[in-house]
Amino acid sequence: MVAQGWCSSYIKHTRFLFELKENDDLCRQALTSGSFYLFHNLSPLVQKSGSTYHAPAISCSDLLKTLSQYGKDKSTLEESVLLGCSDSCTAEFALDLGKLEQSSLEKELSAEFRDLSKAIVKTDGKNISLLSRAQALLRWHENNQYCSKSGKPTQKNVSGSKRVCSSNGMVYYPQMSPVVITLVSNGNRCLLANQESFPPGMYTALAGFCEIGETLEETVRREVAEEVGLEVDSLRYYGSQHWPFPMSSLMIACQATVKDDKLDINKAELKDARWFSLEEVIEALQVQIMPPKMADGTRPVWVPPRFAIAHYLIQEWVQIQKTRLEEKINI
Ligand SMILES: NC(=O)c1ccc[n+]([C@@H]2O[C@H](COP(=O)([O-])OP(=O)(O)OC[C@H]3O[C@@H](n4cnc5c(N)ncnc54)[C@H](O)[C@@H]3O)[C@@H](O)[C@H]2O)c1
Ligand SMILES: [Mg+2]
Repeated sequence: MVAQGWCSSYIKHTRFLFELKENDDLCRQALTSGSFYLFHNLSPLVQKSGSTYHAPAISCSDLLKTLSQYGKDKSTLEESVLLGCSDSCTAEFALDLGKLEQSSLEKELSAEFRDLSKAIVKTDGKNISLLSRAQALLRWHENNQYCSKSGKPTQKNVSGSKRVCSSNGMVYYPQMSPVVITLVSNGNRCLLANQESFPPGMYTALAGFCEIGETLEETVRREVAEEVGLEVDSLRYYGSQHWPFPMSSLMIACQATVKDDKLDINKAELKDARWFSLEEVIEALQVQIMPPKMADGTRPVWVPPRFAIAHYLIQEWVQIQKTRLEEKINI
């Protein structure tokens, strides 16, 4: 049994959450003293402060007061999913109140429900990962209410770490799809691509879903060959990010090099792909997102903003190029 308030270190937090995930009684108890991030049909509740959004954490007592206005009681809390815990080990949950009327809820809570894909641009870093995780978990539960084998309902455990089929006991765990995102470089230039579905003018590194049975390295080689007709020569892992759009993905970012740089663009996948010099990439990193059209009717090239791992992957490439140039000058 874990008492609240005693844990402060990362390991203690992790052990606390581990118990909550699997122990229904303990998690039920944590609900009554927890804090809640609210959603309405998968749109998070946010408050505007200046030009940024902040997701308010609602205390259990405030939430119960709000729920009582709609004839709901504490049993509604059990529809929540566990997200994590605060420094003082207050359990944090996400709850979707999509069955209640949106505008009256917004009035009651003095905040608005905003589409995450639009709100994310204006949301601060810590809130982005929290809301992404919350939305992905809530969506997974919404989409997995029936067993794919028996067709019978599945039941969520209290924390939401799994669902179990009521008839055959099959256990379902929240899923995400691994996706590689690769910045290809030929030494002096890097390759950025644009898809039909992207906002106008946005270019980014090549991305693609891993296929069953593939290693990460095989996916990178296949995607680069499929999309731009190049053979990867070397590959280095950079970092990863959970990505909630359109479903839950684990973005695995890599830097890759190629020897040959003649592009054969797969038009079924990409609208355009181009080699960019260091100067061009530095310029693109400085362009605001969704820039207005220029005098000639085109838009300046821009890259994904800071909430996307692609941004940091591109920034790292710039940093490496700058360091190389400095080293050359110093020789
Ligand atoms: N966070 C970032 O920095 C960043 C940057 C670029 C792309 N992305 C994301 O990467 C993802 C993949 O990029 P892409 O669209 O070029 O992939 P892709 O090149 O693999 O092409 C998408 C196609 O792959 C197929 N596919 C295979 N497995 C799939 C699965 N599990 N889910 C959905 N489709 C699947 C579908 O036919 C789909 O149309 C996108 O969801 C995009 O939002 C994130
Ligand atoms: Mg792709």
